[in-house]
Amino acid sequence: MGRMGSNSRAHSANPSDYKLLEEVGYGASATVYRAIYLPFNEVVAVKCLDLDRCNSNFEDIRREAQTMKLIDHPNVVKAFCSFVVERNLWVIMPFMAEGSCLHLMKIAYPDGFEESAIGSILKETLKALYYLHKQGHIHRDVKAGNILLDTNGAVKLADFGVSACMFEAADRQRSRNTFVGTPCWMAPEVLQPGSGYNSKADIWSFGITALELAHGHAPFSKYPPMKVLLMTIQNAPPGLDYDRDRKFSKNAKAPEHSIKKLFTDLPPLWNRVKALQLKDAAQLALKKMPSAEQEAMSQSEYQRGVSAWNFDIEDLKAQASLVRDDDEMMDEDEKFKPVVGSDKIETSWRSSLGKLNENNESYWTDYKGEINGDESQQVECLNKKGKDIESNLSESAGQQKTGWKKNESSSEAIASTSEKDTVQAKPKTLIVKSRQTLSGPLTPGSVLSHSLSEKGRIFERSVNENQLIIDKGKCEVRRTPSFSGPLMLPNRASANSLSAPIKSSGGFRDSMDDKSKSNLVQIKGRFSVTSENLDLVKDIPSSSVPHHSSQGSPLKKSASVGDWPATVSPKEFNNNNVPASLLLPHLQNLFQQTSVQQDIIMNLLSSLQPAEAVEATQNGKLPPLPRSSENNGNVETAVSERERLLLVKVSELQTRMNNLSDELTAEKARHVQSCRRAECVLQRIFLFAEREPFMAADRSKCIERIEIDVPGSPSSTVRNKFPSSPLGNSDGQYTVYGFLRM
Ligand SMILES: Nc1ncnc2c1ncn2[C@@H]1O[C@H](COP(=O)(O)OP(=O)(O)OP(=O)(O)O)[C@@H](O)[C@H]1O
Repeated sequence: MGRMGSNSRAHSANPSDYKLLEEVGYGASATVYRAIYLPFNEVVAVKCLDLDRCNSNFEDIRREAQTMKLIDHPNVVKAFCSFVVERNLWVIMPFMAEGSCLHLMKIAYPDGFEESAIGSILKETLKALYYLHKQGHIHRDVKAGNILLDTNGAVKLADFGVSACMFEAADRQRSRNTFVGTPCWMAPEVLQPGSGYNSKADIWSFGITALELAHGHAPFSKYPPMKVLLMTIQNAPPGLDYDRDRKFSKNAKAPEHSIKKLFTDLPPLWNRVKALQLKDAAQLALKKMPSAEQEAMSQSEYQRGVSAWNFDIEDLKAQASLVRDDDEMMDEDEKFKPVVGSDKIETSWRSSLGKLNENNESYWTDYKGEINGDESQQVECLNKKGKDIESNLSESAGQQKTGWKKNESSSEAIASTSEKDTVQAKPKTLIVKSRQTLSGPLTPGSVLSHSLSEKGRIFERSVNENQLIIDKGKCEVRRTPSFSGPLMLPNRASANSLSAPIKSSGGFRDSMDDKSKSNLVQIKGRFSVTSENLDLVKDIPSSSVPHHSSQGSPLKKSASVGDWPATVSPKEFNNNNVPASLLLPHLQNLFQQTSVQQDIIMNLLSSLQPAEAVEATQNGKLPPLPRSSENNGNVETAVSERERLLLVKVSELQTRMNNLSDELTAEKARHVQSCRRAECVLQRIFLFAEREPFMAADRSKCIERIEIDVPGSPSSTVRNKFPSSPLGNSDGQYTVYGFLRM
């Protein structure tokens, strides 16, 4: 230690000769102050290295001092002298009043300098490197943070904190886990333990520095060190690949004054540094803790230019394998896709990994999406269905709504189970629910005898319910294919009607309010019979009510019977003495209403003509739809026949649908299985790739054939290429092939 350099004006090693002023910079292990060397009244920079924080041992520091002593070049910051002050090493240097290029960019040029300035800076830096290399040194920490600018536009390469004599490289190589430098700027070969490197590593860093000056940050600088490390090894060397980089010309013009232009309007360096510190602190405070920590780590590594990294490479690899290679890498670094090494090699090792990983992810994303999609679709469908039905029933009272709500919740419960279970369990539950909700108890004793058509209608209801269930499976809400349709009764029976109320719109389900539903014992087509009706019906003396044939009974159809005389309650029908004069008008009324309703039904049947019915009619499978009221006598029979055939058709369709849904389920299960198998394979490759990339750098250890056994997988051998991994090594690129046995 002590005086260095060949300056005639030697600087003393006495700390009291130096008056420390403002802090003008800080690194991994040092803080730099502007200072006055009192004897000469000269402004100098004092770099105070905290020996406790320093990774280097005393021997390294001594070596640094020796190195610095040898330096004498206008583009290299030399040290006047160095000495130990308590636990610090003070290095006295010329003060570079405009600080580092990094600081300048951070304060005023976040997107990088203009081309002419970059050209000038690089040219001067290259001179420094040329000099150092000629002297047998490797700088090993070339970056914007170590390129210092003076007010007169001078450019000097600084910081030999990590520089080492080229001739000591062999010693360094021996210490396997020791890396020196900052990952973003480190050449791939420097990252390879035991692979050795030379002055060309500085050229790599120089190239990275050029990009840093052009963009305001180094490539990959936003990633954590481990990731940078992997990307540096696996990716193609970065370049000016952005669209915005087109602004850079190929032949750099280098007007000297361009550098001065950079800082003419800026405040003094120390104020800038202070502002930067405040800005950093404010940014950190704004961010959430985890990312703030990351940012702090990354920034401090970036800004300080980690001087001495002691890599535990195994640990790094392990950690790196945990780093998710997600899409974020694609954003900035998409531009740095590997260079195609030869025409036979389609993509790079890194790209293969990326693809594998992406595939891997997408497999699972698709798979999950599919499952989730199905589930959510089902839930949505069920909910929608429930809601649709709910809205269909919206005119009914809240009690019924509750019934459908229950259905919804049961649907949700189903949807939360596995897909298969959902598919299977859903209809069952819904069958139970819909029957519970819509049918009510059907006791043979309480059900009136049915005509053929009535039976058909009951069957229709049952099929309709089944159809409803199928519809749920298909996730579409359809109206039941009933012949009923909206019933627009112009003249409704009075409120005193004995029958269940007939709604003026919607299907038969719509026509049931809660009360009628709760008492429902039978639904006949569009009409319902409730226990309440039955009570009334039972109360009507058989002698008082004319017994029609089963086909024609208005009561069986719950037809409205018009206004009963206010003075006569239905109970009075128990009384055999009801005068015929009183009863007859009502019976006539009832008869008329029934006729009207029959007409309406027939009109509706004619007007509806479902596609199937038409088609079937055309195919000759169904009897032609009666269109005229003249053949009313045969209409009901014909309609029943049509209904029957249609129902048969519907049930055929239902069976086909069931079969198809079974096939679909099986297909899905197969798909899931193959996804899992593929995922297993990809995982193996990914893990392998994470573990092995370092070996690829060494030609002697180049992996030419990789076989991965995947238990339980088919025996066919599929050749997978893992193309070249451009390592930025002057020796060229290496090709790594992998063979994957699937
Ligand atoms: N001679 C100087 N004149 C003005 N500023 C300087 C001088 N030397 C260093 N600095 C400023 O101090 C900062 C840190 O200095 P330096 O890089 O030497 O510290 P370090 O701890 O060795 O950093 P690194 O992490 O790169 O090893 C520089 O980026 C620069 O901004």
